[in-house]
Amino acid sequence: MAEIIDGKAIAQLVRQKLAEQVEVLKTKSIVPGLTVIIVGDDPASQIYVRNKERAAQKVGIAHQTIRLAADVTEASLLTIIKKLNQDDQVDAILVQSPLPNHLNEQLVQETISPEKDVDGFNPINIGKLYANRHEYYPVANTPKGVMTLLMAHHVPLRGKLAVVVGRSILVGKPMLSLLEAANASVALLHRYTPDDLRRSLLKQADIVIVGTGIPGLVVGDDLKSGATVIDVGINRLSDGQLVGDVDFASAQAVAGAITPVPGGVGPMTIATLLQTTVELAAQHHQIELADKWQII
Ligand SMILES: Nc1nc2c(c(=O)[nH]1)N[C@@H](CN(C=O)c1ccc(C(=O)N[C@@H](CCC(=O)O)C(=O)O)cc1)CN2
Repeated sequence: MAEIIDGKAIAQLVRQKLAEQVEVLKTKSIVPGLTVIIVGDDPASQIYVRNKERAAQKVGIAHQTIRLAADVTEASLLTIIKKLNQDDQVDAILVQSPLPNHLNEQLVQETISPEKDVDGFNPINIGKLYANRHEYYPVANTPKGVMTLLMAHHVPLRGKLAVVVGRSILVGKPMLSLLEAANASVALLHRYTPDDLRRSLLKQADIVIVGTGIPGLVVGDDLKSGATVIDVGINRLSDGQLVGDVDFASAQAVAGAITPVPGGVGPMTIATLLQTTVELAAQHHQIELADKWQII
């Protein structure tokens, strides 16, 4: 039976460490500042944004949420972002995704200053990650949080085969770069990967990371015995149940370690957002934080 990778517990450790780092910054009169913009009233996004507010408050980050109507114009949104780019109290800017269809998400992402781009979605930061640049820059928080989970569980990566299912900018693409930078061999699968190739790669994978939004896409029979399985999916079923992209019961019987949903990657996304906010604040004030990348 697989060991459970407890994202809630590891997120708690990350937040404790951050609270200490924020205390140190405050002795230098630096208070990390995070601004979250939410457009419209998507119920799940409202919950995530409220959870971000609470979590930021607990570790001592100065937090503000800007709530905009669903029909806000693109020009107004971009003007707000440009003002925040100029505001010295704001170290980190996040625009909650998804946005209403009339707003160009790519334009929004590239308008956020790369130095305040706490999501790591600005093309400059994506490029730095892809190029594996040896300098500090923000990286998407879900895959960055997955790396913390893997490190916390001492999962070996060098020379191992990692299979990432899903190629989103939020998860799959940055995950590929982070795993490759950690010297894993990485295969990125998507909807056009032929079934037999998908099965063959999954069966050989030492690490499997799934983020597709398709409940139960990966089952125990797909996996190599002892594999580490990270489920990034969050799917609400019609009966209200929250499940991932991996069929937990069958996968748990084969895997060596596995994240649950809920309580796996989700809590790490928010803890890592706070981590990146603190890192950006330190970067803006040219202060070296201890344990910058390897926070645990
Ligand atoms: N600009 C961004 N937008 C979105 C991101 C992001 O990283 N940046 N990620 C997701 C939503 N998200 C944070 O924004 C997020 C999703 C889920 C969780 C979480 O803790 N999930 C819990 C379950 C919660 C529930 O009951 O619904 C879990 O998995 O245990 C945190 C953050 C999309 N948008």
